[in-house]
Order: sequence, then structure tokens, then C-alpha cells
Amino acid sequence: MLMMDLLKAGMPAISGITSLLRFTALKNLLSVPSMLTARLMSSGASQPDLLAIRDELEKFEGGSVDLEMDDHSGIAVMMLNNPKRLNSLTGKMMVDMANHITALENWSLGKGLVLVGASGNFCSGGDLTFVRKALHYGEEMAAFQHDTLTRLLNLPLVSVALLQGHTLGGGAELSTACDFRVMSSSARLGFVQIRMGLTTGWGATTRLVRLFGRQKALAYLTSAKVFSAEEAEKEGLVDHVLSYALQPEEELSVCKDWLATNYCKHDANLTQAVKASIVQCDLSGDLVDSLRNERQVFGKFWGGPAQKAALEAKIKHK
Ligand SMILES: CCCC(=O)SCCNC(=O)CCNC(=O)[C@H](O)C(C)(C)COP(=O)(O)OP(=O)(O)OC[C@H]1O[C@@H](n2cnc3c(N)ncnc32)[C@H](O)[C@@H]1OP(=O)(O)O
Repeated sequence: MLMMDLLKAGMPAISGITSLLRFTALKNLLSVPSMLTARLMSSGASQPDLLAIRDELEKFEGGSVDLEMDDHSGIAVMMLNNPKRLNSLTGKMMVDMANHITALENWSLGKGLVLVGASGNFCSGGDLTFVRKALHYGEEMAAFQHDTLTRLLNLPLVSVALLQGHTLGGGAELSTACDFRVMSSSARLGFVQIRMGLTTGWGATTRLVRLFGRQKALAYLTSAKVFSAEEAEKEGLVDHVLSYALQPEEELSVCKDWLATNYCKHDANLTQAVKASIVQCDLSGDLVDSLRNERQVFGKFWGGPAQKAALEAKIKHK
């Protein structure tokens, strides 16, 4: 794809950064394969054509992902914005997120990132309108999301997901691609994919085993249990539960303060260096192998009879 085509396609809303940074982000998107892609290439596995998948996903419109980068505090806020559908992700939102992560990879003043959903909901998974139209495209979408979410996890910033309202299916997967999870006292969190006739499509099996061990990962994924904040904290699934006295609109600023005062109070260069060193310790070949396997398993179920029956049933994951 030519640079001009990308420019025509348009980068999503980014505020607080210079046009130079936009250009750098675009250049990187084109010329520097992500860490995951580079590893796929070096391992000799067939390389997913992420630019072609990006073009395809972008056709599934609806919602946006918006980014604000505050150079003063060094804290960015990335907001999932599809509130009428509880911030479930369309293909276009996946592309927005990938582009923003490229911008964040290049943010020299950055220390931290809050991932949040608009209007008091984190994310209720894949947008089911998109899902129904993309039943032929599971493994490709999974490859794109694996790349994006591995880059999110490996950003040189300390990241936190603010879980408000519903965090379900793919939304729960997103939350595991952040370093920390802060949960609203009334929120609900569940890896409900199995009830939707699916395995994880966005890399959460691999990340859950690394975060919590195989037994807990197995329990979360096979039970499809939807956790209250109290239960999630007891499990260690979330790092902090917010006071019940807060209104949803106050919770973002409290979460930002939690991140700033605990993990982003020191120099940006040092904070980035610490995170980058931790990422280096964690870069083993088996991450790539595990994600590839996860994607292949997911591809066997996506568009299959169990998923179609679940979509017909219009399940509510209460
Ligand atoms: C690779 C991806 C794999 C996955 O993510 S699998 C998981 C996919 N997510 C789901 O199946 C969630 C299904 N929805 C639900 O369980 C319930 O809507 C939920 C989240 C418990 C909320 O229940 P309520 O509070 O009663 O609200 P509600 O059902 O009236 O929802 C409000 C409006 O949001 C919509 N919505 C919620 N989740 C959605 C989704 N994932 N995709 C598309 N639309 C979604 C819902 O249809 C409703 O819209 P409307 O007002 O009826 O037009």
C-alpha cells in the first residue's frame, strides 16, 4: 500500500501530537514490521499480510477509538467509542486502535496510558453486527488483533484498563493486554467466548496463562463466569476496585491519579526504560507460537455451527 493511500484512508482522531509525529507513525506503520510480525518472519512461519487485513477490516464501519496524549502529565487516554453498542469493537475501531498504538510507540514524553470505554462502559466484546458480517474472516481478524494487542502490551508506557459497566468476551481479552486493571465497584467482567461458540480470538488464552497460571485460565475460559468487582479483586483479576461512592464520570480522573501517583511519578525516560526492559525479559519465541496456535484453534470455531447458534440465541451475559 502506498503512503498516499494510507493518507487518503485517514488516520483516526489524535489530539495533542504534532503533524511530525503523525507522519512518523504512518512511516512506521509502513516500514517497520511490529515485534510480533518480525518474529513470525524470523521463525519462518507464513507472515499474515497485516496491511491487506487492515484494508479489509476498515470496511466494517461504526464507532471510533480516540486518543488524547497529554505531554504535561505524560498520561494518554485511549477511548473506545461505540456507546450505543456498549463500545463493542467494529473492524474500523480495530484499525483506529492499531494506528494509535503506533503513535504511542513514538511518544517520547509518555509514561502511562489509560484504556477506557465511553459513557461508563468498557467493552462488550466484538460488535455483533460486525461479527455477523465477518464470519468468513476469523483468523485474519485474530492475526490483526494479536499484532495490535501484543504491541499494546509491549508499549514503553505503564498501561491500565479502566473496567466500567460491562467487560465481556473480546472486551475482557483487551483488558489483559494492559499492565493493570482498575474496576468500578458495580462493573462486571467475564470471558464469555465459550457461550458464544468460540475460543479466544484476541490472544487472551496466551496472556491469561502467563498472568494467572494454567488452572485459573482454564477456569475463567471454560466457566464463562461473569465476575463482580469484589469477586474479580479476590481472584487477583483486577488490581484495584474504585470506591462505590464515585459517579462513573469521576472514575476516569481517579483512575488517572491512581496510575500517576503509583507508577508514573518518575522521569519519562526512566519509566520507559524500565518497561522496555521488562518487555525484553518477556520476549520468548513461545509467545509467538502460542498466539499462532490460539489463532488456528479460534479459526476452527469462528463461523461454525456453535457460533451461529449462539448468535441466533441473542444471549445476554448477566
Ligand atoms: C472476537 C469477539 C468475541 C466476543 O467478543 S464474544 C462476546 C460478544 N459480546 C456479547 O455477546 C454481548 C451480548 N450482550 C449482552 O450480553 C448484553 O447486551 C449486556 C452486555 C449484558 C448488556 O445488557 P443490558 O445492560 O441489558 O443492555 P442491552 O442488552 O440492552 O444493550 C444495550 C445495547 O447495546 C447492544 N450491544 C451490547 N453488546 C453488544 C455487542 N457486543 N455488539 C453489538 N451490540 C451490542 C445491545 O444490542 C443493545 O442495543 P439496542 O438498544 O437493543 O439497539
